[in-house]
Amino acid sequence: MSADVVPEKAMLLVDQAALECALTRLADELNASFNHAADAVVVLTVMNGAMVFAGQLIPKLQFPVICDYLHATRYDSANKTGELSWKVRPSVQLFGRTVIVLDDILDQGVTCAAIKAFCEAAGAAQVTFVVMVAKPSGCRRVSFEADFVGLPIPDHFVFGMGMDYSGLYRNLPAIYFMPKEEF
Ligand SMILES: O=P(O)(O)OC[C@H]1O[C@H](OP(=O)(O)OP(=O)(O)O)[C@H](O)[C@@H]1O
Ligand SMILES: Nc1nc2[nH]cnc2c(=O)[nH]1
Repeated sequence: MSADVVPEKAMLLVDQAALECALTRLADELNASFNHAADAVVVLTVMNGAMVFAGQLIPKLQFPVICDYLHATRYDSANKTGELSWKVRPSVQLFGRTVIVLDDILDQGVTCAAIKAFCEAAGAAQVTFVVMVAKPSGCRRVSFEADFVGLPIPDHFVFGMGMDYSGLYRNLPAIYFMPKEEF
């Protein structure tokens, strides 16, 4: 999608070049941490938001991976409560496995904390969270920090690079925000 087609009043927060740099650095960090893993690492992409992030990060990983996904969302037409609703659970066995979870954004922490609890209950040996962007810790509703963060961002509603604004704009190749007074 052309970056010219953004909603009125939206502001650019992270451009495509800065995102590419952040993804390359994240991949370098993950390659350094996981290149000695004895078995293939399970990489779980959190749908929908992380699909673009995962699609760009996974090809940069240089250790054996088993790719799977889960679909959990806090806001959809059937659920306005903000509680996490699971649509699809991972299909690979997590028991005894090293797991990397890829999510697009860490905000209140509810999504990542619930996924961590799920992976641990399923018997994962190690669970590592990698997020493309993270809002400040003061935004958390539950205590959670990611192990690897692409870019810290301020507390704005952001979209693009997989993240939606009213269901749209996930295909923007950069990250934009809506100033609070417009949101
Ligand atoms: O840290 P939190 O406050 O829990 O928010 C983070 C989650 O919010 C978004 O998902 P959302 O539930 O909006 O669904 P989506 O991935 O389909 O956009 C995003 O993709 C993260 O998974
Ligand atoms: N699109 C989008 N989804 C989110 N989920 C939690 N925070 C955000 C945000 O700032 N933007």
